[in-house]
Amino acid sequence: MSPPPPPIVNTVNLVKIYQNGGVPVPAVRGVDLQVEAGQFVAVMGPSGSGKSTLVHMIGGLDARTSGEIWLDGRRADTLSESAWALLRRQKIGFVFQFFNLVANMTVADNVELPALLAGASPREARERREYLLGELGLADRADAAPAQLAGGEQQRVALARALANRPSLLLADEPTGNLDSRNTRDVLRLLSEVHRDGQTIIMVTHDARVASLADRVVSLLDGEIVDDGAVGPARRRPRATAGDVVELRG
Ligand SMILES: Nc1ncnc2c1ncn2[C@@H]1O[C@H](COP(=O)(O)OP(=O)(O)OP(=O)(O)O)[C@@H](O)[C@H]1O
Repeated sequence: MSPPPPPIVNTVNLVKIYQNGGVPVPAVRGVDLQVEAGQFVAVMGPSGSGKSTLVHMIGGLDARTSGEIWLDGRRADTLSESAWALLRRQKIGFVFQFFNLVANMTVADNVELPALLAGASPREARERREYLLGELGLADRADAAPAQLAGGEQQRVALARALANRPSLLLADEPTGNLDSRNTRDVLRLLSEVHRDGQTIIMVTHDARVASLADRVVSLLDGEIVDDGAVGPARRRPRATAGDVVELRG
């Protein structure tokens, strides 16, 4: 029998200590996290517990202090910056608070570009873009420039762009943070849909409703994983044992 595929993400004793004017600030303190292909993991925890730092390190946007990061069975944290950038472009989609849309390109081009860079044909890239913008209620904004969009619209375009090349891994940091309830619904519907199609997702969220879509909730406290549990349909009822972490809204 062939061995099981490696996890999409595997962190081993991952540590991040920021230096703040010479004072060490431990943000992530020895995280071991394995995420299997196709899983949807919500990362929760109070403000300052290290959620963003963890997800940034997994995406190579923040350097680790120590520990290991493996992506798809390949050691990633020891790669050169350019090799890491290439791996990122091929495998990871990001939705973070800063949207980084290309200002002098239309919305449509912003979304199609990652698919084209990853080798999709122009037609495939266009079809994927039409699907994603349609699902997010942005079909009529395709020809707009990013500067003409409201913040919530830019945020949704960033999600469409992140999904354009069907990355092995979608990393999202509060993807519904600035959205009203209707737009939140559109984003959550799309995330559920791509997850159903096999998309692996790691998503930081403060919102228990958003987390309830995930298969698994990983809770951080002071930079450590303090709870890691399945929230599949069979177990979606809230558990209330003494050891459970209470989610604080930041
Ligand atoms: N660039 C930085 N320099 C110094 N300290 C930092 C830096 N970024 C984060 N920290 C500190 O690291 C810790 C973890 O921060 P992080 O942003 O990862 O937490 P978080 O759980 O994502 O918080 P939030 O929910 O508020 O976004 C905090 O104490 C924070 O102040």
